[in-house]
Amino acid sequence: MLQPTTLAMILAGGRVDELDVLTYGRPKSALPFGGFGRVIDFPLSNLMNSGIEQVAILSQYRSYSLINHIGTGAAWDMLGRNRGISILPPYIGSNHKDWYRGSADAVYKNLDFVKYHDPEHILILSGDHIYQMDYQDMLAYHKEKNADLTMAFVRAKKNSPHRFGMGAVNDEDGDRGGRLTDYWEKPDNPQSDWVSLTVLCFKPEVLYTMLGSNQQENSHEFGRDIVPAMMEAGYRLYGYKFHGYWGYTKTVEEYWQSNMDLLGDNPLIDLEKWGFRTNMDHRDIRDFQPTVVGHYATVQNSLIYNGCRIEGTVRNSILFPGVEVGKNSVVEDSVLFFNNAIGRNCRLSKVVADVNTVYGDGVIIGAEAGRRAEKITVIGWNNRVPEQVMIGEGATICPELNSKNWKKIVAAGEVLK
Ligand SMILES: Nc1ncnc2c1ncn2[C@@H]1O[C@H](COP(=O)(O)OP(=O)(O)O[C@H]2O[C@H](CO)[C@@H](O)[C@H](O)[C@H]2O)[C@@H](O)[C@H]1O
Repeated sequence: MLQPTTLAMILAGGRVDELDVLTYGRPKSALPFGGFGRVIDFPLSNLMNSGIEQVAILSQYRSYSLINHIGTGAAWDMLGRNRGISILPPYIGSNHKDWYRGSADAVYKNLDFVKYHDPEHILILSGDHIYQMDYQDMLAYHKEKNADLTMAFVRAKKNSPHRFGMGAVNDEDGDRGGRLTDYWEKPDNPQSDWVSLTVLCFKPEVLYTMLGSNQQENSHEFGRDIVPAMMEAGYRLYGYKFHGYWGYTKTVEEYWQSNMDLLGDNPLIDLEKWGFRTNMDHRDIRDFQPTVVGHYATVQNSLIYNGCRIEGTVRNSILFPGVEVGKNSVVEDSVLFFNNAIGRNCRLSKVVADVNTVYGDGVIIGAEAGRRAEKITVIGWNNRVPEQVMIGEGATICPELNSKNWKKIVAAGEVLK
């Protein structure tokens, strides 16, 4: 038997319709972020920096890119005798006729794995959020309160409660947290502005009991089912108040904005200060040469990773490894994933483009010179945009797009399939 400790389980399975073509071939947790990493690197880095060394990742939707990215776990220092990352894909076992039927069912189906580790605490985390948190502080609060479940809450930014789980957290411990006196999953009219980050710390026995009794129900989600059932059964529930940055990134706008929050003189997301780590072995990023900035290039307020070649202008943008920007081309307010190759005399304004997109000379996307696009244009992976094409802002270009279907002008908001 292993030492009693904290076992973290990362929910990394979800596909998100609002993210459109960006989650076409990968779960949201594997979405590239910030010029070199992926969204799941945030909880993984938090775990590493919190000294939590036993981690399981519950995958579901198209997990190939996730598995590839995690590798051995060494990038987060999680390779060793008593530490490690296990990826737990869904399965149909002898006693189970379904794949994971929701976030709570994903944990339930792996209870044998959890019990083998015999943890003192079980930390359930979403793999989809951008934030930096010291989980040890939350665990200390959980222990101090002898809670059955402690959940992290952050103050709602905008008026969109119907998208979140909301909790009434009393002022027992001021800014630190308090008793969770009520909870509503995605309510129409919330009575509180504390939003659940899906960071949940359970007493193991209580979790086992709750997951077991939930099996009779026909819905199997932590927020919708487990937390309300615990409230009703009178368990000790606490809210831990989180006061830092939290990026939800469930829509293309939120995803783009969180990337933009890496820029500026005092960025809201400071990867260096946050102790952010990613896996560099994947895609041989380590072997890329330093970025080449040509004689006539201009680069302003941007993050540009290794292996890029800039001959034109790049401003307020994030370029992943291997991006090329040709002569007289302008890239602004954009996030370009690995190996985007932009020809000459192009203009990309507010574009999020997936890997390996190739643009012919004279392509204009978003807005012509003198204007900045307001709406984001999203391009799926492996596209080839032919020469001189104009794409109106807000369009979505799908991955299967065959080049012979290209029109010279793609209207704003139009979706090309
Ligand atoms: N079958 C499966 N296997 C593995 N992983 C799976 C899974 N199904 C979903 N997930 C993962 O579980 C997490 C929760 O995703 P959901 O889509 O269930 O909830 P949503 O994000 O809408 O709200 C949730 O997240 C918001 C923001 O944290 C909360 O406010 C709200 O209470 C909560 O329900 C995500 O990380 C997702 O990738």
